[in-house]
Amino acid sequence: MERVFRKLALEAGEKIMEIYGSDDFGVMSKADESPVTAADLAADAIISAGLAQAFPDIPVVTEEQAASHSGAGTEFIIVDPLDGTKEFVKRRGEFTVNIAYVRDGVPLRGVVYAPARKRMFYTLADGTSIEEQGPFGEEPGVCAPIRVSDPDNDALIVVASKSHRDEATDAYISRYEVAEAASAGSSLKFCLVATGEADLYPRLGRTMEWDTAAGDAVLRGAGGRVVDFDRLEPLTYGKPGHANPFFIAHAPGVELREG
Ligand SMILES: Nc1ncnc2c1ncn2[C@@H]1O[C@H](COP(=O)(O)O)[C@@H](OP(=O)(O)O)[C@H]1O
Ligand SMILES: [Mg+2]
Repeated sequence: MERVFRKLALEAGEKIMEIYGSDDFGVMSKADESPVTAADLAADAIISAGLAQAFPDIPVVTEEQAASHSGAGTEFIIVDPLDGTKEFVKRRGEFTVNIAYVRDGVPLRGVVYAPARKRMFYTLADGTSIEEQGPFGEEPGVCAPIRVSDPDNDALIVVASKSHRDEATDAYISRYEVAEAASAGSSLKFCLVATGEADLYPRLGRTMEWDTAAGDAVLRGAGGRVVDFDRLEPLTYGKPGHANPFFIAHAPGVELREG
């Protein structure tokens, strides 16, 4: 499965970068006022067609096709072809292609590819996660296992959203001893926790399952956790409407504070 996910993420990423490099990528607004571009739609078409061919029996839920958002059942693949569209539009480079496989509410497999950052992360069949080093050819290149940090709770590295930062998030972060507070766009934040570049990523804002499933899978495979903000239980997938609660992604060594 990871070979197909990897290949489709690379193909989608190539198309996205082609559009990223053009003068005008035609920003449109969706019903919820969030931006969508020709790159989102082109990447979605590549991934949807590839998944239908490789896994004809597994339903696919994708951000860009509202008809796919209901009735997926207990096993499905979930796609955000271009997460961090705002970053893409502002040409800030922090956007990702996301494909995840969910069974019984658990994101078991995932790929997160950040084409402008030339970084790619994915899970392997044995349940571990890796980062593959570029350049990304037909065959996987050099791959390194990734692992969450062993955090220093007196000097944490915290990462939060760049485009959806608010006072509640800042107030929550202020409950920790923070050595470094960074912001980043897209699901890359999960991967920064997965590699140990950050210890904690709190999200006190709306996200959908396609925004988080692949990053969540990669983080779990690196020994990390993604828990809902109120109960501190692992985030589950396949919820009605695919909307997530607020959550905290973290290395298990972080001593979580109350909200
Ligand atoms: N009000 C809202 N409703 C639904 N999703 C939202 C939202 N505000 C932000 N998001 C989600 O947060 C994602 C961006 O995350 P971040 O702020 O960490 O970069 C967006 O992904 P897209 O860019 O794919 O639309 C979007 O799905
Ligand atoms: Mg998204």
